[in-house]
Amino acid sequence: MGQTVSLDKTNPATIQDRKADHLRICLEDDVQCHQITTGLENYRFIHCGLPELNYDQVDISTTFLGKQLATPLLISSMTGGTEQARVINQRLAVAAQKFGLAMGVGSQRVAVEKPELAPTFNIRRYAPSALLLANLGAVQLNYSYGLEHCQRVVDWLEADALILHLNPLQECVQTRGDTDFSGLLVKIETLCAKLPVPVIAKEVGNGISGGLAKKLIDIGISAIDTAGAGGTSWARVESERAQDIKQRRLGQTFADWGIPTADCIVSVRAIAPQIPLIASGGLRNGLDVAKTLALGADIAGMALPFLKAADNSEEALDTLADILIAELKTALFCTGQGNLKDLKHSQVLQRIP
Ligand SMILES: NC(=O)C1=CN([C@@H]2O[C@H](COP(=O)(O)OP(=O)(O)OC[C@H]3O[C@@H](n4cnc5c(N)ncnc54)[C@H](OP(=O)(O)O)[C@@H]3O)[C@@H](O)[C@H]2O)C=CC1
Ligand SMILES: Cc1cc2nc3c(=O)[nH]c(=O)nc-3n(C[C@H](O)[C@H](O)[C@H](O)COP(=O)(O)O)c2cc1C
Ligand SMILES: C=C(C)CCOP(=O)(O)OP(=O)(O)O
Ligand SMILES: [Mg+2]
Repeated sequence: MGQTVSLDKTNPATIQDRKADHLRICLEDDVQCHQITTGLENYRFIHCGLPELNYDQVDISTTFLGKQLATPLLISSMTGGTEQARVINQRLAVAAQKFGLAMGVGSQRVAVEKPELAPTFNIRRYAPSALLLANLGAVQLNYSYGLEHCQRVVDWLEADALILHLNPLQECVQTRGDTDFSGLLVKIETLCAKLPVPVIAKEVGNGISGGLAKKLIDIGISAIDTAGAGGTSWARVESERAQDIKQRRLGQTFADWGIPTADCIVSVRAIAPQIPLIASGGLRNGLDVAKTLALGADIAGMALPFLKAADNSEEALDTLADILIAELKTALFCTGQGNLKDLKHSQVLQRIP
């Protein structure tokens, strides 16, 4: 009869299959939130009929964690571990270098468990000067991972920083997910003190509140990525993968759970005016990006739109980047803001009553 299915959740084969499932489901199924939105639709820019600017001189460059970005965009952490993932990572990295974007790779746990898969994350050669972010789940610190594993994944990527993803809901819905999140704050604190690169805390589409951000900043986290609700729903994705009726139902029930992206940005900025802040979760065009930057984020991340374009072709990815840049610059131009600093300190974004 067929192969024995291992129930060992750290089995590298199981992790690699999960990575393949994630790509397939995100590319083929409807994985977005249905009921909950980013909240950005509640904001509108005040149009300026006489910008007193030359569009060609609108400046969207910035610096983030000490590195220059031509565009304040992040290709959010997504993939690695399979041949399809290798191709997608390569295309994304080429685009990151070409357009001056930052880029995260997907969780490198799959390569820690099976080091021969590390080349699927091997993108520094394609993006020599880009801000590149390594990625592991914070919860792995409760499952035998420590400083050494974190240092290893940073070294593989020659990464500028390490993202620790916080994904409690996803792990609840994931078949045999890792759900011991106890005592992690103190372990993250130790890691932040010892790892030579900055550590970023990121959700995966359910959002980080101002209160949680404060705790994370107090223990040494260098930046926050909101990854709020309103975009890709990881409860939905894991529900789709689940064989078990209980896990399927659980994911459906929680498919629209989380803190909307706009609320995350506002509440994190209220408690931490200076913390390097990435807005993400459900951003789908350059106007969404402009709104998050006006709300106080420093850069904005997108996952699903970049994945779909990269899966399509290099040309599709170039087109997406061109459109996003044009949308962002148009929002600045038509609000009379010549650069991102001016946008951030302006009063041109209104909450619709
Ligand atoms: N199933 C899987 O998970 C994986 C499958 N593969 C397969 O193996 C084959 C080889 O993969 P891959 O190594 O990516 O293939 P490439 O043809 O891209 O690389 C071949 C060799 O050239 C080196 N190289 C490639 N590009 C550069 C560059 N820009 N600068 C410097 N050195 C470079 C690589 O070095 P280096 O040794 O440093 O990588 C590698 O040894 C592919 O056909 C792929 O399908 C590869 C990785 C994972
Ligand atoms: C295929 C895919 C794989 C992902 N894998 C990871 C991951 O390994 N680590 C992580 O931190 N986030 C991961 N994410 C989550 C994204 O980084 C992002 O936080 C989330 O999808 C919400 O953004 P979006 O609405 O723009 O897709 C993944 C997203 C996608 C689409
Ligand atoms: C896909 C997302 C959104 C985060 C990572 O999920 P996983 O739970 O599959 O990641 P690892 O355990 O492999 O780190
Ligand atoms: Mg996990």
